[in-house]
Amino acid sequence: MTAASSNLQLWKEYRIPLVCMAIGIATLSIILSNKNKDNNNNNDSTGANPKSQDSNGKKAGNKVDKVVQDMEQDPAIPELSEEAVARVVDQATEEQKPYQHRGLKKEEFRKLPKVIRKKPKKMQAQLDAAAAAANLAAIAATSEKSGCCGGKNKPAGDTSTGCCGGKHKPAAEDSVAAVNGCSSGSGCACSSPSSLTTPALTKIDPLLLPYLVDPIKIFYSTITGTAKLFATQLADSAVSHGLPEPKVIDIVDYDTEDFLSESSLSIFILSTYNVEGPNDWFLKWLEDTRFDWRVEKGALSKLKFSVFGLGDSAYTEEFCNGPRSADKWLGQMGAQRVWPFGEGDKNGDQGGAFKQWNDALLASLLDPHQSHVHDAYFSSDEEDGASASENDDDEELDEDGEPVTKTKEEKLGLPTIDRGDASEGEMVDLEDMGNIARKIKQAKEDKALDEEAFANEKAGAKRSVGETKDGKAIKPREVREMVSPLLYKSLTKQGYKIIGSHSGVKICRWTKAALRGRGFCYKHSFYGIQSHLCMETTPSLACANKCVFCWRHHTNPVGTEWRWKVDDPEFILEGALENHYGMLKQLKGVPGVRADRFVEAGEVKHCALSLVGEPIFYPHINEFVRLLHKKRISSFLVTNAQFPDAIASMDPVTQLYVSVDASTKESLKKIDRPLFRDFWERFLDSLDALGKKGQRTVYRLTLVKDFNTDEISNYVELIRRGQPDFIEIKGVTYCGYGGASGLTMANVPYHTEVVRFVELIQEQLGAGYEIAAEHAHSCSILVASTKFKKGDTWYTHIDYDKFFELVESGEKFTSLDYMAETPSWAVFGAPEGGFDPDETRYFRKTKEQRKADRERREDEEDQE
Ligand SMILES: Cc1cc2nc3c(=O)[nH]c(=O)nc-3n(C[C@H](O)[C@H](O)[C@H](O)COP(=O)(O)O)c2cc1C
Ligand code: SF4
Repeated sequence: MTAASSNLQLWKEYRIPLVCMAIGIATLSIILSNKNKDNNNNNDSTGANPKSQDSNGKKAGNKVDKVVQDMEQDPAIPELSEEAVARVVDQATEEQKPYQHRGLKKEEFRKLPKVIRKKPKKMQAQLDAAAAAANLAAIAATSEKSGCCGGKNKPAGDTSTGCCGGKHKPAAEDSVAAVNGCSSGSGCACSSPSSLTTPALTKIDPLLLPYLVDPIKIFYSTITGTAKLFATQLADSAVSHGLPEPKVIDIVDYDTEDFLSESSLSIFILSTYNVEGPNDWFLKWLEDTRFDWRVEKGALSKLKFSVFGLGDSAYTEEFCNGPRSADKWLGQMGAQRVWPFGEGDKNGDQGGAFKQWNDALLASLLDPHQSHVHDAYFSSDEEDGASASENDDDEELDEDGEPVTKTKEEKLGLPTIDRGDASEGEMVDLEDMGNIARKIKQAKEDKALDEEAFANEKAGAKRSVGETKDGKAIKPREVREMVSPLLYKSLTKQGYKIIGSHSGVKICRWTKAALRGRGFCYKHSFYGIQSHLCMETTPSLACANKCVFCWRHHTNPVGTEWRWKVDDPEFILEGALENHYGMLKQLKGVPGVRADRFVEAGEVKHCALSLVGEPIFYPHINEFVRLLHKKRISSFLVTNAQFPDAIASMDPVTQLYVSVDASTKESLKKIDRPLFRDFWERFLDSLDALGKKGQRTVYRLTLVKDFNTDEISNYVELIRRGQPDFIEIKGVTYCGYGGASGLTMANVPYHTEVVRFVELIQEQLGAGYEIAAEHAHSCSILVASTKFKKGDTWYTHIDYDKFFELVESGEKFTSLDYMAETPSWAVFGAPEGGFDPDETRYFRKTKEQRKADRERREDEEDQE
């Protein structure tokens, strides 16, 4: 054990309030200074610090005496000058604001756990004392390292330990002298007061403060010893990361009631037993307390925790069930999860899984950019006991299955007013009224200009651009930012993170589901994408359509040409990744998040350019996609088929989509409500452009019952025209439309209706296309060109590494060059319905479905 850690250990054992500590240190200063005087006749120090004399010994308790005695007897503790001691005492007693005192910036201070922030007085005393102790240790360590002579003069000429024997070094040797522990040119480091600047007072890493005050506790439960071994390994690695030594405790030795007042970070390493075992008492207590109505909600809110379960997957359903319940109940009682639940399988690499979890946990604790506890995910129990984040069945989902924020009007089934940038259904502040008026005026001007541009285009060279029909000059427009403050407010309220002036990123529901092991989106079944590795973003929040099923409530800006400021592609990508990772970090404490998935999610592998708006609208879309590929992030770009030239000039993307929302001019107008007057021509040209691309192309059909489900033969014609590799067909998702769109639940087709529609399309298409895969969970079906079928095996998945190789080669390539085999569970008709059997199926029901189920049950009961 080093001198530093032995001192720290002493401190931990004898920590006492500030007053005692100050007195104790004062006592120590006098004893040590006397000792210095005895030992060093040449000592030129100038007497004891009055502050330390003040408190000399009178109030020192037994514990302090014991510390002093121990320190005197410990040969590892160096002798300290009075000034060093005085400085420690000064530091410990100085009056400062809490956060300044701890060497923290205000924002860092705010990130500290509440226990530190809430009790500044008590904590300050303890922290000051901790700082003093750490200083002693630091000074000891520095002295030891520098080979100093401990206040005794060396015989002249003895430089073996690097000490100068009290004599000044020659100037030329100053730098060497300093390195060797001698003050530069001023004599021996230990005998000169000025030399005390060398062992500067240690600033304790603020992240370690909570653990200095309240060391980590590691609870384990074991029969055959593995959990205990892991607990010790964790304790050792915590120490090696500079944390104070955690307490390792057998769970059977701990009084469970004490958890109610426990405030330390408690790590649980628990083994699973389906027989009587060491966990029983703890789990029973947790369960009883959790469901005891007399126990207040949030009873464990002081506790910070993380659980690692040991089990054996041979026990199938019962694999790690005890530890998992512990994790759930702790969270439900308000304890703050600092790192997701981890598990190690005896049947697999249990040690490896533990090491990974252990390292990630420590890295997270020591990450200065993270608050250890995420207030947003304190498990606030709902009435039924599930935490808020666990109880989200009521959410309505967007087209990607993402929860949708409904406006007040929509919730009440009232029509909404399209106020442009203003968030619909919201009360408008009087102050904002001026903005809205300006916005309306601006929109009118923009519309006039759009019409003008269209007229110009039609008129060809007859009129010059910048001139009206009457030959008047058009006032040049000021270049504006796409996202106005009002729009920003609206989008951020819906969970978007806005990057720069026209891009956005959001975490989709499937990413959250994947982190919790509850399945992936349809792209996993069809193309092998794991949702927790996927980032959903758009470099253009603006679009040229106002689709009826657009779940963004038409708050996004619209336009037929780019007329906003343009942000740099590097800036957008870095911003998107940073915000994506930031949002992921917020999910760390969500109940059920799997540690392995959480770690994997730290590296985005896929990018869905489909969030909102029209990504291909962004003038530097090609550069953006190239940047993605350089980072080996695949690109799935969805366009709404209004910019055929942009499609034609698009560099290879991993998969290029066109939304085919309708198959006739009339219904496209009704559904997409396009801004372009020549929208139909643009749409057809887009399909033609798509047909000429070499890489994977997809039509995305969204079926809206009574709007576009009857147009089978027209769809077939469009498919023949663009010859896409794949056709994704899904039923529209109910998003509480109402208002402008007039859509209701009656417009949402059932899965069977979608299947029937697809079968009809396939029949009419004849040879060349077949139904390949499905994801029944999200009512999605994939029709694929038979080019992707070899014998009876489908190859709709993607070999991503191969794709990047092809892009890097710069050679021409086609969609057939990077295909991969579709797993059997994803193939259409498989009993799994496209749900990965390794995931846990979680049935999410809308209120309507639940009501329908209830009514059906009641009917059945009536019939009985
Ligand atoms: C009698 C017995 C019962 C077990 N029951 C389960 C179980 O229900 N679920 C499970 O996942 N693992 C079960 N296991 C596996 C243990 O949890 C696993 O081997 C663990 O690594 C043991 O940890 P330990 O060495 O700390 O006791 C059982 C093991 C034994 C010996
Ligand atoms: S593709 Fe990506 S963004 Fe879209 S639903 Fe799947 S995981 Fe979410």
